[in-house]
Amino acid sequence: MAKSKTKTKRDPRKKFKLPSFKLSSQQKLVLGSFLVIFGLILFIAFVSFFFTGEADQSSLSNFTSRDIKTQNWLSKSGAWLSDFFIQRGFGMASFIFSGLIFISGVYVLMNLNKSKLRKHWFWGILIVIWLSVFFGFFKDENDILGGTIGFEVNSFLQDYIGKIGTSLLLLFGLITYLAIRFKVTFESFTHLFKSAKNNIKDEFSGLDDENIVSFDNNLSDEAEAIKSAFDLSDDTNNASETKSSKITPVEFEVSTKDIDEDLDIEMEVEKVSEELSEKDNLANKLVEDFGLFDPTLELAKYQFPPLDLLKKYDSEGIQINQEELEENKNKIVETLKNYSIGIASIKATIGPTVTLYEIVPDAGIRISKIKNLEDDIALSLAALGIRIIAPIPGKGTIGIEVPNKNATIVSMRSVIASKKFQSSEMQLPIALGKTISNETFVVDLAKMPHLLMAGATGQGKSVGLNAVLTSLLYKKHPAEVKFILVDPKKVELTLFNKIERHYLAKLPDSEEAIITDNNKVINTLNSLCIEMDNRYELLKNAMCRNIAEYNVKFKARKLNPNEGHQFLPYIILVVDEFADLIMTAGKEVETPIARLAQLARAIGIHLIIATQRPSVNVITGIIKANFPARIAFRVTSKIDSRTILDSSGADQLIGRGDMLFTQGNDVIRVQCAFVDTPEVEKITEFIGSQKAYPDAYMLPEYIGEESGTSLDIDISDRDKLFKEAAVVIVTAQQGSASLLQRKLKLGYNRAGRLIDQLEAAGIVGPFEGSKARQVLVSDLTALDKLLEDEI
Ligand SMILES: Nc1ncnc2c1ncn2[C@@H]1O[C@H](COP(=O)(O)OP(=O)(O)OP(=O)(O)O)[C@@H](O)[C@H]1O
Repeated sequence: MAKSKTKTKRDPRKKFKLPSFKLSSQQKLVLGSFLVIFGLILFIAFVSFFFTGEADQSSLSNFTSRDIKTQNWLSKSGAWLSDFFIQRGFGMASFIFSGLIFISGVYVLMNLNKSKLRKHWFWGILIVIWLSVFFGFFKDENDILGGTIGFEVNSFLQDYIGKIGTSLLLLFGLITYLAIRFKVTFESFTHLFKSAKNNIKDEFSGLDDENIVSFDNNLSDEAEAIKSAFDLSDDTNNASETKSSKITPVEFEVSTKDIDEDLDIEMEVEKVSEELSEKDNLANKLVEDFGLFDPTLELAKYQFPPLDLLKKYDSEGIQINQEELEENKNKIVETLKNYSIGIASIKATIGPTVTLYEIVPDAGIRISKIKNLEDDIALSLAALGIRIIAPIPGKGTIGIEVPNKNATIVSMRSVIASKKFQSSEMQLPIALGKTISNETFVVDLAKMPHLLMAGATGQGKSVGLNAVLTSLLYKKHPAEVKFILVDPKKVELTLFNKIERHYLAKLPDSEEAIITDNNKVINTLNSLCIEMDNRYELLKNAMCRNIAEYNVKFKARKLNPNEGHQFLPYIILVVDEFADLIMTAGKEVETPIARLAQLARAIGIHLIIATQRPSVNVITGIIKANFPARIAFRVTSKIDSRTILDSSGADQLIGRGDMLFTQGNDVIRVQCAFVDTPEVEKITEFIGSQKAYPDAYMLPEYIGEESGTSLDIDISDRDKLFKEAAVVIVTAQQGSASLLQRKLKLGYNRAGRLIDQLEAAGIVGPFEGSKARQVLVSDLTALDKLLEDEI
């Protein structure tokens, strides 16, 4: 966590620092191999001791003399070491020491977890002591099994608690060890005993038939599995273990009884031929032959924009101004003191634009009292944009956010380059900026699932939108995401024109991919509704719950493209000035937006709408209800803040990308990442200069209301191609404008008009949303008759 903490008061007690024993890699290699070799030496010396120990006894007293020879395989040192460890030490148990030293070497060499090693040593030493005492118990004189220590401890114990006491103490030691180390319980003992009894019973049940014997073996395998499952539960849960061990024997008895009964009946087992469902098989074969479907293959050489296209700022990185911090702290403490509010502690967290002072008031102070002092604190600090969060959710402190005198720019580059963004596995990750604790703030648009952005003019909305779009361009391939950009201001998003054939989606008849005309917005929104219905149909047929599942299935070649299935990219609709749209088109826009917002989340259509005017007639209840994720830039009044966030706070922001983000409950203050127009231009140029799809992503055609559902079309006003169009439609028995466009080579508008005229003439039925219109005339003869009757 990139948190920079500064204590305003220094702790007078200087902490004593332990010298650190960090070894370099070379030192580790030396120490590790020393320990491994030493462990081996001990082991060899100990083994040799059993053969040569007696012979070497006499030579040990003259250990230093070179003339005296020893027989130990490791000569004098081997004889001495084994005498020291085995004879005078712990006896046989000393082998454990050689093992412990050996594995210590391995741990050092491989840099393994040291706490595990400590555990090995702890238990190892205990076992050494126990074994030594245990062996010593059976010997009346000092013997190499228990060593001197085993013998001495034994005689000490036996003097005080006698032989019986010592043996019971040894048993207690063993039980304690098993209970703690292997989590053995009393029930597992009894259970083990019972299942052993059952196994013996099975063995004596005398099964002759070979087949049945193997059948029974399978069963005992099964029983073994059940047994081990119970053993496992013994380890973890004491409560459940009592239950399970009680049930087990009953289950075993029932199953063996069943088999006993079945033994007399001859059973012929018919071999069942395995049947694979054809679809599965085919899909697997397809994947085997062609691999998983790769949607990015068409633009396989596509290069994601490099980080260098984004600007680096000199003033990046938080600079701590100790004086400013001290000054602000003193002012806060003084102001609160003036209102007789004492402070127990205060802590500062410095963010890019604001510093958060977290205070813990003295016991008994009312929180509302501090909250009411917002204006007084602002006055004493002579600063705008002071926000009091009382209490900070989940922390039990009160936060006072004070703007820094010199705000630091959060560059788009720094957030895009952050590990958090780069390694994010989100479906639609967006790096919005940095939080007050200077952490990169990344959110998933797919989870939001729609985003509402509001703020007064000039506070950073357009930059925010660009940050969202840039994030997605850096992370998503053109095959995976498509944007529909609505820009009534006509200037903000024009730069994205360059990536039309990579990333944009548009209506079939429109020339410009970026929509600036409000009438076209209505058509686009309705077309998006049709796309939504179509996608739901596809998902239903594929039996998938959401787009992610659907795409996984499609990639695994389990969906047939001939049945209309295709890889579905996410579609993101961005509206830059929503207020303008609502003012001019009202309900016509609000209805499809609300419909999309309610239903589109599962099928990968997400909306981002931004507005300058966060009044209730723009952000209506129905829109608010469907946009739980909201961003508020600075607004001018508390009411506006409430309209956006359902709470005040946005009116106390300081502008220039300072924003509040909420996704339902918590409100998080974030400094929006700054991406300038030249940077966006460079990115779009970089993408635009690469190989693209032949056209933008085509949305389904939508015939608008204005193209007339009124049926009083004058016969004399009919298009010259009316008759040909009627013939095409009746022959194909399909009432769609796109069919006319293709067959008669018409523009979209003319084809739309012709369809209206055909409807008026009773040849096709009314508009039915995503479906083609019904053709009401069955054949050409009927059509001729109908047209003759008209004249
Ligand atoms: N995140 C940011 N960091 C630093 N400065 C910013 C940031 N966002 C915006 N600004 C500054 O504020 C100015 C206005 O931002 P922007 O154009 O995004 O405002 P806006 O809300 O879209 O305004 P309008 O609604 O009038 O289009 C920018 O030119 C820039 O100087």
